Amino acid sequence: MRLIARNLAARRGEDLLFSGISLVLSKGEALVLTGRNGSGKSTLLRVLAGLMRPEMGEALCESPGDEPRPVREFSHYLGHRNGMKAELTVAENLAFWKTFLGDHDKGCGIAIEEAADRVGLGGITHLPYGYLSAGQQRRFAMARLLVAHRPVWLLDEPTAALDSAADSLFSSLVRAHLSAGGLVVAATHQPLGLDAPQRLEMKGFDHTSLEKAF
Ligand SMILES: Nc1ncnc2c1ncn2[C@@H]1O[C@H](COP(=O)(O)OP(=O)(O)OP(=O)(O)O)[C@@H](O)[C@H]1O
Repeated sequence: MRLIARNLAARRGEDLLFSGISLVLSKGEALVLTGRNGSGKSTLLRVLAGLMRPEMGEALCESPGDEPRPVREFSHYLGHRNGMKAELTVAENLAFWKTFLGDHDKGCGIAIEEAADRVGLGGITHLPYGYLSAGQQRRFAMARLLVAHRPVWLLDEPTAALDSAADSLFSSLVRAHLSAGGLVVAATHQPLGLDAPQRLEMKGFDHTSLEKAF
């Protein structure tokens, strides 16, 4: 499978935030988005995830013998928010995502307890999600990536506010996903332990001339 984005542009408010972004990612490859705050990393991820309509261009996944389909049909999106209900137990939250997202591309998600073990939190999935610490909540948000198989992981600052143990645990999950032929696009300031990922530096609105006027 390949992820192909052609000539993507996105608008925020009145202005184009970026334009002319094209990229190709093949199985096992990662792209790291860099750039200062407000430069457009989250916006590009949201466009790839199908949460925002691009102003121009398209982002598709291509598999041999199949029609290209939108990236959103093949992707997990882990944004700044965890996407879990505080009142439901961890198991209920993960069961919802497992059913809602389903498996794609002939892969198979793992069982909920196994995913909890993989993020270092086995045995507490009966607790309401809202009872957990911020770091534990983030770890279970990561477990969502494991309970439903999706080949493309779109990650927005996945390890922000995590301790170093959770940081390296998540890096190993990402590396395992890539080794199994997955694709990753991540906005992150952490290295994630990736070997030579592609890099794209987002530049944001060009307000230079505006700033000079003041
Ligand atoms: N709904 C919106 N309407 C108008 N402008 C917006 C909206 N959402 C974001 N923006 C602007 O778009 C720009 C890019 O935001 P974005 O969140 O994509 O940046 P980022 O690179 O992910 O930033 P950070 O590193 O702080 O997370 C910012 O200038 C932001 O103020």
